[in-house]
Amino acid sequence: MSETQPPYILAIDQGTTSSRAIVFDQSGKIISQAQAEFAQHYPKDGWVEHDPEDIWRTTRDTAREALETAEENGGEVVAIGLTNQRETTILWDRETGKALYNAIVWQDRRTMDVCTKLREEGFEIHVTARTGLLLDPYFSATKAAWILDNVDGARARAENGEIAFGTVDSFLICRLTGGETHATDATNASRTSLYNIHDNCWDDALLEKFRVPKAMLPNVRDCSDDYGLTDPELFGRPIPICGVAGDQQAAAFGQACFEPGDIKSTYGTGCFVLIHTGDKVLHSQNKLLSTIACRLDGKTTYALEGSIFIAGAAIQWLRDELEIIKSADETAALAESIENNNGVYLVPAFTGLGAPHWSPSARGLVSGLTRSSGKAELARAALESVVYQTADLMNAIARDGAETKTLRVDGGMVANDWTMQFLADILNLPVERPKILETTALGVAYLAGLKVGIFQNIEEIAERWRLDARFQPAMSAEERAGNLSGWADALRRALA
Ligand SMILES: Nc1ncnc2c1ncn2[C@@H]1O[C@H](COP(=O)(O)OP(=O)(O)O)[C@@H](O)[C@H]1O
Ligand SMILES: O=P(O)(O)OC[C@H](O)CO
Repeated sequence: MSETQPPYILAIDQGTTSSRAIVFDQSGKIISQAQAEFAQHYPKDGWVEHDPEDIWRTTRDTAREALETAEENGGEVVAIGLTNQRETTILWDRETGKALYNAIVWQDRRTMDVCTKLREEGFEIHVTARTGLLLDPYFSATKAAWILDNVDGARARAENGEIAFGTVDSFLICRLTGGETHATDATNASRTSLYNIHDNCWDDALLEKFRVPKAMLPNVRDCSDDYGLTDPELFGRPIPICGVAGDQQAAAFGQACFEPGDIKSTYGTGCFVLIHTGDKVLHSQNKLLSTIACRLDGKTTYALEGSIFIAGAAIQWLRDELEIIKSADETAALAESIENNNGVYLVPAFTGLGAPHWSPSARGLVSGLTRSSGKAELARAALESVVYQTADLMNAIARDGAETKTLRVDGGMVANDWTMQFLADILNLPVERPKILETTALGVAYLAGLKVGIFQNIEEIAERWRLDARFQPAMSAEERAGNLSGWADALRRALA
């Protein structure tokens, strides 16, 4: 670290629809940022893929751009944190670094039948006991097995140690370090369905049942740890990668959810609610997931998670498929332009439904259309659907016995004031939006900064959290009940 230049941290946030790089200074202030969207591929109904080279190219280019812009201001990037869309699965050739097949994205449902069969054999109980997860195509294990079974020669080569498996973090760490490091962190490992979250190790019984060879797996490290140095050719010098976490866990860290009961909800492509449960694994009775929140200095903390597959993606659908808006920002004014939803509901089960329903075969629907329904109703229904899905999760959390006093929110969608007010109204709970909405990137910058001594401890990080806006519930109980009952009707139909 130079004596004169202020130390910066580069946070790489590889998300479902875009790759982002943000440089923070030691006070947590954003110095520079770059972002690039990339193509989504839908080869069949329920399939979602990314080209790993798109993931790599956008990550590398945005990281370079943010780093160069930041350093023009005089500081020096001394550490890199990496956070990522979770569960998305890539298999690559250890020798060439080339992927065997496209990345199979977390939203992809192609392994639904495998999951159903394993459930019928009574295997789900073992999966849940060891991993905290459910048997669903969402998680990595069945996706990895699918690639091994569908790419010629892949299984034999994997058993022979020639093939590497990874979630997006592992793939990028490998590329960033010029092939030197094949590692993941405990939070990403906990989303594969192959990792025992009690014993903190890959689970042999699960590997055997899911038919995933152990020789493919990455080494699992702490979230604040040594992941190697970047290839000097990438950024002109080697820089240590020393913070890694799945994006939802990173967001919880950035929101300073460190104590049991602390809760956050992130609204990006999907929506993910995490409630911290301390050093205990709590098993939900209401189909929430138990997952690793963080691992620091070998000490694991846990969370309960509710995962919604489509949140901001419903807004992208209005923009890209229906083409009724040009930009996501237009939706707030459209929603506000009508007094109520006029009975129109959207259930965005485009890739099935996640928590608390876990129905991979459910499909989306719009109900209550009349001749006067127009784009205002559709935009409002899309925004409302995100809120109702959160309400279903919060009910499940309450039934599991957790008491919630406020909800901290983040992610691209929370810039939408109308939606945040509607969220507070429907949940009947204050909703708090922090000043820095990029809490995912901030969280992993904190993790990297802890490792290099820029931040000393989590207490210091908790003190840095700043409120931007608090949305107080203002809707009458009657109106809330009316809205929720309309949603329940629409949901029943989508599930049927
Ligand atoms: N003002 C807005 N109103 C509603 N949705 C928005 C708004 N701005 C962004 N979004 C949605 O938020 C998502 C982007 O959030 P982001 O946190 O960047 O997602 P991800 O990390 O999943 O790529 C997009 O799906 C977009 O449609
Ligand atoms: O890319 P995001 O931000 O929608 O997050 C994706 C999640 O990590 C999937 O579990």
